[in-house]
Amino acid sequence: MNEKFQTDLFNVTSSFPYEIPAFKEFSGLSWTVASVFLGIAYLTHAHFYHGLNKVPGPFLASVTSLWKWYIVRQEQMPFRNTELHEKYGPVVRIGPNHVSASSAESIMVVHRHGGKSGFTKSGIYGILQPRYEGTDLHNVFSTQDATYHAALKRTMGSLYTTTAVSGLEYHLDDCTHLFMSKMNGIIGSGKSAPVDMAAWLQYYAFDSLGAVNFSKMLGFMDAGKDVDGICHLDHEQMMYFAVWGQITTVERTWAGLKKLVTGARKENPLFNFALKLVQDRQANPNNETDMLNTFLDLHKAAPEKFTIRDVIAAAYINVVTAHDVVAITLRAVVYYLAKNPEMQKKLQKEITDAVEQGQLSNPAKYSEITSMKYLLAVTNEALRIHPSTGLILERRTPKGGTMLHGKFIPEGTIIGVNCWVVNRDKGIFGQDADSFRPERWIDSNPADITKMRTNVFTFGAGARNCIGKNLAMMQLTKIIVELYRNFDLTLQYPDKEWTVSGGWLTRQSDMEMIITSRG
Ligand code: HEM
Repeated sequence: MNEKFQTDLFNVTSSFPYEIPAFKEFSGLSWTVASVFLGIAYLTHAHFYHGLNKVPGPFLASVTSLWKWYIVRQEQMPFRNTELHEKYGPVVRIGPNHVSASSAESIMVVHRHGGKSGFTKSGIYGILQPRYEGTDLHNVFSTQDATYHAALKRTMGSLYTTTAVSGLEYHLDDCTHLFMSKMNGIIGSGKSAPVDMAAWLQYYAFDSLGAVNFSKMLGFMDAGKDVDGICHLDHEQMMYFAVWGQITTVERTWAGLKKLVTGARKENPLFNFALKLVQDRQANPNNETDMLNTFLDLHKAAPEKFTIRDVIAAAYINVVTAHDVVAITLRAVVYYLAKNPEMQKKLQKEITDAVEQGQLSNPAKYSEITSMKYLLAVTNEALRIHPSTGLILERRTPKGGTMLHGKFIPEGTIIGVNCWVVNRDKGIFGQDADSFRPERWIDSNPADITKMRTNVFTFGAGARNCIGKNLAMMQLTKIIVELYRNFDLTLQYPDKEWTVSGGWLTRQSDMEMIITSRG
């Protein structure tokens, strides 16, 4: 090393940062010119020379992740993402290294066969990973490690089959019973009353997940309110996940700095909530039939294969991934049936006919309702038109990259399909894909129905699809039958549109309703 330079270098600490000799000559103007030059060089490289330069999309998105950070912060991503695909086609660049893909081919390449070809979940999922006893608590939902995920799914998969979840059905009957009596309580001695249905469906979803997982309703319906502000805290956490997940490097740096300065670790209220339920059970074991006991049984049978950390993680993820999405789907059902009263009547007729023919117990058994065509069509259509996630389900392209719609997507690109966009694809769901029309699931020709079933993306697809789908379908359809057997539901302000939040979750609000007893 040159002696003069060496001396200058060692002198740096005493005069840092303003008097580094090599930089002393730089005037303010020179710094400005250098910065502008570097800025232009970066923008040119990001937009024109990056491996994604052939993928169309907004200019700003191609040069900075702040574009999508801003859109998600405005809770507008599902809608903006749809417009972008209408403008640019099935593959759109939504970040310097991010691609939104939307088509049957995209589902197949990235998600259905993606696991086998080496696509893995991206870093965004790490934000939802809580810390437990000093380390990240990996779990089936958020892990980016395909081998660990496959092993977990082999161990846990049998707990989520239709047969396995049918053993939990009686918990749902208890919850439905409580929900109905609360609705009757709200109606009181009259025939009808206004009800905050958006909130009540969330209480039902939360309590029913508490019941199937922990044999314990969590007190939401009982109190008729958000117990300990959990729903609110969870909403904040999911928005944090959605917004800061758009700039994961900044999030990681910020969380790291915060920990360094304050010593505080990332708080996760829903995790603390689930952890306490698991610890209570460990302290007071019981023989209830619920998911937690089946997780504990798995642990007892093979403690190394399914550790106590896996038990805690599974219980946490069952609540965190599920309560909101169930509530969102139920809200979609009641909103669209209120907007389309003739469809509500059609569903009620199917229920009444089944009752008259002695085919429906009270409360209805799941085995009795799986053949109710219109009920299933309404549920599938609500799941299609209002999927509960509004961002792309992010995956990282494998070594060697991939071809999609004739475009090369380099390795390491973050790519995924957004349920909200693909579920409205006219090529898959027909020209009226933007309308709520349950009949499409019954009267379309069989080939089209198969195409719709294969590509409706609400539960994801492939190795990382929703493990809780069977439980979710039982939860949804059982309460829908009882709701419409007992009540008519109308919108208090029929001309008013609801508000949909477009973050990771597509939560709805502003849906004041009138509930009327049919008795
Ligand atoms: C309407 C109801 C539901 C919807 C729409 C839904 C949707 C989804 C979606 C889209 C994914 C994939 C996420 C991704 O790729 O990032 C997923 C995964 C998952 N869901 Fe659900 N879900 C529902 C209900 C449930 C229920 C009731 C449970 C369990 C109690 C559950 C547990 C899980 C788990 C554990 C995963 C991760 C699976 C894996 O990666 O192997 N979900 N869900």
